[in-house]
Amino acid sequence: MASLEQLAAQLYDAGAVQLGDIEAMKGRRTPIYFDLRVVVSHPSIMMAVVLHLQNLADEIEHDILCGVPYAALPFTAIMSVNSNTPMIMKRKEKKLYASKKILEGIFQPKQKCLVVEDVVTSGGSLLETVGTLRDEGLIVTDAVIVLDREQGGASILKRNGVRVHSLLTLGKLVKMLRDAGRISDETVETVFDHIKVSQFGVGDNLEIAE
Ligand SMILES: O=C(O)c1cc(=O)[nH]c(=O)n1[C@@H]1O[C@H](COP(=O)(O)O)[C@@H](O)[C@H]1O
Repeated sequence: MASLEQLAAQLYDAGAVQLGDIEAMKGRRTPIYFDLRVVVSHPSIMMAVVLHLQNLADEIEHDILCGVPYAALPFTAIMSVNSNTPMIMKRKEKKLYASKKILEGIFQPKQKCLVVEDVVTSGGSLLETVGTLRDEGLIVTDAVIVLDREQGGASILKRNGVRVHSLLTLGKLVKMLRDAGRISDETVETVFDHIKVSQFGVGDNLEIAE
């Protein structure tokens, strides 16, 4: 299996790391954007990401998997098949006809559901999925993710009862890319400055209603 350092360089070479003044979700600006959607075009990188996520998942007790739509869905599907663990899928919007479901797949209340996500910035996307899963009676205490951008999302999730287990943090990723000769010291510094000044926390209203 590729080491995390090798995987970081492979992701960079596949175009998963964009540098510049980039618009992220909700109009946020960032000097670095990690786009895991490109991985569907690189099966060997896909498999490496999945094997690393699976290593994290193996340490966490769970009955069922759920990926946050859409980027995490291919990873979750492969983890499900590899580990023979059923998965469910959350729809972005509730189906308005036939079953009218928000979750696709079979599950039972009180089953332990492990959430899979690509990137956590504020934690908002992951929290939304956790809220839906809990509303449907599932128990959610942990999430495995590829990248924690270290902007406060993991603490917000912890406050909402979700432990985040990440393959990479943004700080580690940029250092690995610098050591692999992909990015400059200056870019590493810019990213660290960005992390410092772009924190989410109390006041950002990222809580699940009781
Ligand atoms: O918009 C982002 O902050 C973001 C940054 C990044 O480097 N990569 C990335 O994929 N994102 C998107 O932001 C989401 C996570 O942001 P939060 O919901 O704030 O945690 C991810 O699911 C992506 O849609």
